[in-house]
Amino acid sequence: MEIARAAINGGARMLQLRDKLRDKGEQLPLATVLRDLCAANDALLIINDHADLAAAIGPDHVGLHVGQTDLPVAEARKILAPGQVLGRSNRDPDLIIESQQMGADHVAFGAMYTTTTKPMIRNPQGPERLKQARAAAQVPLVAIGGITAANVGPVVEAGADAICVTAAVGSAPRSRSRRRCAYRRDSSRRRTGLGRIPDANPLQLKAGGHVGRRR
Ligand SMILES: Cc1ncc(COP(=O)(O)OP(=O)(O)O)c(N)n1
Ligand SMILES: Cc1ncsc1CCOP(=O)(O)O
Repeated sequence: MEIARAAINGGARMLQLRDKLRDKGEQLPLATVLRDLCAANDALLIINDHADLAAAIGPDHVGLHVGQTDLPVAEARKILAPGQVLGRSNRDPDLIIESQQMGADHVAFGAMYTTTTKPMIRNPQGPERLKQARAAAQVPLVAIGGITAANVGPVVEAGADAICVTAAVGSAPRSRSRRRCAYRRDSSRRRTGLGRIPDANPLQLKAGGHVGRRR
């Protein structure tokens, strides 16, 4: 919670609970207090993987993130309340198009750079591949993976609407309270919870905001 509060106080507009270890009932208390933190700050809590948990603590200020092998968008939406934000992971521009056709509110692309937060099964995408993703994306595009204050610039230049970071925020010195986990680039493409992210200078990214345990 200390990291989550610091991220919100630093300007992050979205937090994600990604807990690969605990059962959902065990995640529920933390999810609930994170939701309340987000609600009090007009931010959005994204639950990773678990549509039922996102529905249970939603709908207000709670969304869902699914990967390629999680519930498809249509099936997840049967569990969510109408209007709950739903994002989907993609490793290829073609998959971004597919995610959009499925009805994802925003699309994630990564890993941008090498990360130790999650095992890497392919080379980092890098900013050039992100430009291809940008060309495919018609909904907000979230860049993820290995992003830090030092390397976020090319990611933003390549067209990311938002930045999602884990290690950079989790390992940042506690004295640095200005943390951001999301960055909005262009208000013209907003139609989801990302639309509530205020413009932010990516260079103010002291660390990102990701809540939960590392795999
Ligand atoms: C914003 C964002 N992008 C990508 C991911 C990764 O999701 P997924 O592919 O489902 O992998 P796991 O997180 O489940 O390991 C994400 N969580 N958030
Ligand atoms: C969950 C996930 N999906 C792709 S990269 C990643 C981890 C990103 O974490 P970090 O910001 O620590 O590199």
